[in-house]
Amino acid sequence: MELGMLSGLNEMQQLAVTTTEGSIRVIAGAGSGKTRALTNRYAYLVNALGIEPSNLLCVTFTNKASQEMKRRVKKLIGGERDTGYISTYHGFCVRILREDIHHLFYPKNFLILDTEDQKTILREIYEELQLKINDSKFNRILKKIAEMKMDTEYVYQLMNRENPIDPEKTEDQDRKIILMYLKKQKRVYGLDFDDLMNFTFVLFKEYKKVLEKWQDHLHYIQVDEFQDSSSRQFELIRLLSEKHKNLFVVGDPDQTIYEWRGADPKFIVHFEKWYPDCQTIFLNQNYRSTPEILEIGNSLIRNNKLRVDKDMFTESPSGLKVIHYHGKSEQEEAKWILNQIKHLVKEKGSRLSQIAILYRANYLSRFIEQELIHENIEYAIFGGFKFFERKEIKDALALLRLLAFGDDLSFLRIVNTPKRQIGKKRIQLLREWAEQEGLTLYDTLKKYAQHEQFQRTKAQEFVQAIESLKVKKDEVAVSDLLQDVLQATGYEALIREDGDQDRLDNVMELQRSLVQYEASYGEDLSLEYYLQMLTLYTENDREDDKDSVKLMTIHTAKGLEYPYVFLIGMSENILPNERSLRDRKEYALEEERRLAYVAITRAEKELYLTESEGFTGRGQKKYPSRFIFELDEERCRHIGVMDRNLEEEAKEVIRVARRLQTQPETEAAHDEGAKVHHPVFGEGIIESIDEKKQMYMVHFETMEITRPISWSFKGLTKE
Ligand SMILES: Nc1ncnc2c1ncn2[C@@H]1O[C@H](COP(=O)(O)OP(=O)(O)OP(=O)(O)O)[C@@H](O)[C@H]1O
Ligand SMILES: [Mg+2]
Repeated sequence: MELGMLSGLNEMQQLAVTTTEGSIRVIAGAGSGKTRALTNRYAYLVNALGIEPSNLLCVTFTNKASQEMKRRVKKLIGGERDTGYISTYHGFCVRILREDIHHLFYPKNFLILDTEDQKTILREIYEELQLKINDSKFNRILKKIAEMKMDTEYVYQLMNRENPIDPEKTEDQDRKIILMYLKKQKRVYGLDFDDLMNFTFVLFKEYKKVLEKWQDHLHYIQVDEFQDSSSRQFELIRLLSEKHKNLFVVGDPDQTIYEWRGADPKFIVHFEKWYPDCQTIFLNQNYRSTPEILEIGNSLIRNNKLRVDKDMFTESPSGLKVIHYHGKSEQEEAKWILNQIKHLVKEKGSRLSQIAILYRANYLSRFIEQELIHENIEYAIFGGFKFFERKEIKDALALLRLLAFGDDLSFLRIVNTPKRQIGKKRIQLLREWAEQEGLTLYDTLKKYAQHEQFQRTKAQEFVQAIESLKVKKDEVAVSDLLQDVLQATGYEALIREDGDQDRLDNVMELQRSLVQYEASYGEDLSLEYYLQMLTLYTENDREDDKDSVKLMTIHTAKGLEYPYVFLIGMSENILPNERSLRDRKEYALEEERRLAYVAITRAEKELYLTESEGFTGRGQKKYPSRFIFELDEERCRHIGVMDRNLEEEAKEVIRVARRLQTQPETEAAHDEGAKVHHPVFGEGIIESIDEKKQMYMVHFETMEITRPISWSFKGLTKE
């Protein structure tokens, strides 16, 4: 039996699979079989060691990755086993909180808030304060809220019953909005993505017994894509693995692409700091790509200084050279790609789904999409296609959420769709009554549906429809419930009447995906759990089973592989992006190079790098990316005419940029706490020093401001 899990693995992978006790780290390049080893190790623990899947936590980076892993694991251990602990960090926090959040005085059916929900709450607050509503303000406040949530202090505030949050106490408007937000959030028992982590931490910190229970429970922990774990995520894993100390992590420091969101490769690179007894396993055979693609990737990533070189080899047969295409315009670039795709399909028998088009940022898909539409070629966008953000999908889910949680957010979303004569005035009335009686809006409506104020409305019908479904919500499948609620509330009739086929199709698609989800979930899926998991889904994770070309950003492509890959928009200021160049900081550029490396290493058989002349969205003239010039010339074929001048110009632009970038790092001339003088701001004190950005934070006393001042600014002198 053991052989089943070990066949198809090389010796080092087998070692990784069979070394089950203690802390183990696997460091290896792209396509070397890390994820495969991790998956098989899971099966080995279950089949050969008899470990229960519920004692085995396996953390993946995206929901998509966890679904894929579940599918593979099930093949190895049998379809009936529960694989619920193969999950993302956030997904696992939901598991924990569902079981134990009552300690924090929250119900287990808490609501998970996505960005849309957060904005709905803000909109309400702005209305109450009679402030003008605009999206950029929302984003600024949301950023502030996220900053506050870097710390867990606010969780204690939320839980404090004696001294509840009181927005009235503050004069500062932003602060007031934030406190109102927290209050409203609490009122619907809503947790956003940051809260999921924070609540889990507070739970563990305050209730040692709960922590011990989970530590006890998790005999083995495995983490994929470990190079992109943030310090909080690592902290969580460390806490959970403290008792049994069986921790297995795999990653590739060269593929760290989330530093901007707090990922820190030091946890894998210096793993032994935290786990002095750890074993390290290196995998050095690449199974994914042709030697040409592998070498192109290596030649690029070698330009990064902050890395350890890996010695990778492949036994795959030699393939085509990697192609660099240069077009005279974006249209030409798109046309060429389309021709290539048609060629792959016609001449090489490739299926569309074997082809991926990758790019640095979402907006870059547009020019290629136009051409795909023009040529009538099926395509799907991972990431940009925001299925779950569409109005009708949000409405349908709000109906389900109302059944499950009865929360105000969902209620407000659908109470008057279709029209039930419950407009602003009546909502205001409901709000007042709800406040007085300490009820939710829905419960208030239920209580007063017969009240004269609601006589000429359809309140009664609405409440009846919801109540009749609430009774059976635990008995019927969620997919059936969806159908019932859409009919009973007249929502389906509404979109049918509108004759909007797209919206109808979307709702049907939701229904279909639910049926699929139920089938793959195995046991009975509860409505509450489905809704909680769903909010965790990013748009990136939508399954797509049509035969279509896949378009996605490089970030989304992490961990995936495709026989044919096009990396488009390979221009300076796009990849590397403008900010990394403007920052003039080597580490920012290196993250861009790692992104290009991740993109390149997705390819199995053929790789195309394309770019074209013209201007970027910001009006800069486009030049081929410096990364093109860093590739191994022997493995590369250039197509398209780049006139000599352009090439020279490009090289000059890059030379200048590079000179700026490689200026020797300056040292901080002043220490923290030093008194300094600024020609404009006057006297100040250095509050802190940011080594990475090479900046001081200086507080200027007379002007009562704090400003970041660059180390290289010569005007800042000692007092
Ligand atoms: N020992 C092996 N023999 C044959 N094929 C293998 C072997 N190990 C892995 N593979 C195949 O090689 C490909 C790459 O494997 P995998 O996705 O596990 O790599 P990875 O190291 O996780 O890559 P990435 O860093 O991009 O996530 C997959 O198609 C996998 O099935
Ligand atoms: Mg992988």
